[in-house]
Amino acid sequence: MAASTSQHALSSIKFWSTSNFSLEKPTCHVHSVSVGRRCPSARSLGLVCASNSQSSVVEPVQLPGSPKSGITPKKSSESALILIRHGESLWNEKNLFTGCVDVPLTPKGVEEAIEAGKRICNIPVDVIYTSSLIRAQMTAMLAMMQHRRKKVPIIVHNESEQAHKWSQIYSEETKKQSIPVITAWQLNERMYGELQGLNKQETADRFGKEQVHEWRRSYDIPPPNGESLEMCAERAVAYFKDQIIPQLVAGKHVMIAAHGNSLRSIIMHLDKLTSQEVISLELSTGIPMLYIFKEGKFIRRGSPAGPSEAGVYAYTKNLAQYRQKLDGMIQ
Ligand SMILES: O=C(O)[C@H](O)COP(=O)(O)O
Repeated sequence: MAASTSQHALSSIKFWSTSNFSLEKPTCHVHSVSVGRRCPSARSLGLVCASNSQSSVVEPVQLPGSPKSGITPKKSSESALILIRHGESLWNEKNLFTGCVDVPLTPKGVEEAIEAGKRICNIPVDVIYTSSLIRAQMTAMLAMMQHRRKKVPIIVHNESEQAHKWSQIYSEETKKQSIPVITAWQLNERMYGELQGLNKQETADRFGKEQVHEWRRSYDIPPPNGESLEMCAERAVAYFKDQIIPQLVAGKHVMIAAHGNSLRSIIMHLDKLTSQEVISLELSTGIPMLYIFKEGKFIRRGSPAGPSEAGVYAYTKNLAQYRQKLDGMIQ
């Protein structure tokens, strides 16, 4: 069921295919390193305190082609991959374990999402993936409202044939001015089991700080009746490989709005973090992180501090050109 829904989703993206924007050779590499507050590991630098805008030195992940998709990688093309954890939710504010409980953003979370949108407003986006939870969807939509290209993000409804049929768009021109938003439960926050709804501080007082830290940050120890990061990775990383990598291989620019732990598992995969290193990986709410996908490799670019930050745009001539094109359209 999930697989066929995903296939539907993929075919609608092909159908919706928008820009063929292709990025060229990098013009320079930035080798400054952003230092996170809590993570001493060089491999997770720039991710802990993701508000730091500097790019990081990262050994690119070597990926095979995409045998399943049958898509031939475009040698000269580069794609942008933006990852963003949702803005602050009402339960983040109350310090409650949330997991798969579907809680909306706070006004501060709304602001964070808008701010994130401003930071990526010059970076191309052809398709958006979000979890099935409202906090990630709100974040994606609010962020895209800030994008200078002004395309309309539209949620793809493939949950039933009728939903698919009833949400069709009958103008090719309108489709070109839209960005498909694919929602996938596989990108949901880890299921926090019997911790969902409990106060994090009170839980630490009751079970001990170490135990709670182990539940929250270890790779393979699940919280009571919940998912470990490893279990969360089994569905989130599988979805990323099956559905999202083929888009990048095809030259599409992708944004993923998801959650602390589903994104930790994806970053662990991209940056080849060990199960020890991932313990220190913390993601702030509402901070976008940029990767460039080129010739099967992911290159981490850190977090753009602002729409015109040189560090991000200096990297590829075509990111800069895309921005110039937007400047031209807006004048
Ligand atoms: O689900 C939650 O409670 C949070 O979104 C993430 O919680 P964590 O910081 O304990 O992983």
